[in-house]
Amino acid sequence: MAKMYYNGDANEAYLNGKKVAVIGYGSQGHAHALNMRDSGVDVVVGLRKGKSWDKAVEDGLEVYTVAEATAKADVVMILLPDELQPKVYKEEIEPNLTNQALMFAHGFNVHFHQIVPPTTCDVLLVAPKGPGHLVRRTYQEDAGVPALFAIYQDVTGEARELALAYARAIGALRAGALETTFKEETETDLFGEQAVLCGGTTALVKAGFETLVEAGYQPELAYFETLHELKLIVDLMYEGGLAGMRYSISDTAQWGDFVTGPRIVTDEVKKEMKAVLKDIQDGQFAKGWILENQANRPVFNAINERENEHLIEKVGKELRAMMPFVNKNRKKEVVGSVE
Ligand SMILES: NC(=O)C1=CN([C@@H]2O[C@H](COP(=O)(O)OP(=O)(O)OC[C@H]3O[C@@H](n4cnc5c(N)ncnc54)[C@H](OP(=O)(O)O)[C@@H]3O)[C@@H](O)[C@H]2O)C=CC1
Ligand SMILES: CC[C@](O)(C(C)=O)C(=O)O
Ligand SMILES: [Mg+2]
Ligand SMILES: [Mg+2]
Repeated sequence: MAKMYYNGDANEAYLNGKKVAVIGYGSQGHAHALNMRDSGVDVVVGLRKGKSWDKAVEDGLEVYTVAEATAKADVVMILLPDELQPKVYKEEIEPNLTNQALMFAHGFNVHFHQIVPPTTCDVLLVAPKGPGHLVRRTYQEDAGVPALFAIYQDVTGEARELALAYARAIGALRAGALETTFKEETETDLFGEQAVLCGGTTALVKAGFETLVEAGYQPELAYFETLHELKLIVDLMYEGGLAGMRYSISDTAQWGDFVTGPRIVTDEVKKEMKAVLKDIQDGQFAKGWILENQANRPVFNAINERENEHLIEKVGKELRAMMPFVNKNRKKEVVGSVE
């Protein structure tokens, strides 16, 4: 088994007397900043004036412009959207770098050379393997989301110590961290979110929902069957793996799982997964995403609009409104929540 790192493997005191600037206060940014603050770390947030700025102030954090926060800090964690990082880095972070450690939660921009850090800085990543809102929520529940860490440049000889202390401070070492490289983190994260966690899952849910509705079944029933219950099933996998989930379902369902699963995720699907991975490894996916942003996202926006109008969203919104317990956390956490 790979070496896993837990709380006892980190030097808790390493961040004492150091200032950490969290740049961005979105999904990951708010979680890192608040978890570190609650772990006793001296944190400041770097932002532009706007919604996030107001929220961070409301949450009791010290907020500065990106340039000011960078200049003040010993450690700079860049938690801006990937597609905006290169510009903000060039204009506001790089000019204020002396010998701060530069950190990321995803290797995309460094791996694909959209950000080229100076040779004088430690460069590392701590990448939680979960959404930022859950990084915060689990921390508050005395739990955590696991993370990967990787060292790209170690000028001071202290980069690993920093990575582990940082991972501990955001609660990740309660769940465990694994050492990787920027290349491995970037390629596997992109593959996971596209093929399984986000793209694969939403496509599967929609195809199941549409199949039932097109066959004349009630949309509300189809929503419960293909989307709502998925969380309950995945919770069992999270707790006990595939076998743990199969323990709780009926033998009829388990037999259907065994014989029908491979009819849905066929060898063809796996072949396509390999093609998706190759596009990621070759930089084709990165190139498409970078160009899409340079063109102001025409394809992204068109698909997003179409997806938001899907019947599953309309039906789901109505049903969730009748189950306030389902999204009570979301309402508190999400700035400008869709519901
Ligand atoms: N989302 C996740 O859970 C995960 C993300 N990651 C990685 O973490 C990083 C951050 O992603 P994520 O948290 O999703 O990002 P978000 O989209 O949630 O970040 C948005 C934040 O960036 C701020 N921002 C945007 N533009 C600027 C600017 N020009 N100057 C200053 N602040 C700006 C926004 O402020 P404003 O309100 O002013 O717009 C907001 O606070 C990425 O590298 C991502 O790959 C890694 C693991 C999981
Ligand atoms: C699964 C999507 C993710 O990689 C994540 C939450 O880990 C992301 O980039 O948001
Ligand atoms: Mg991820
Ligand atoms: Mg990702």
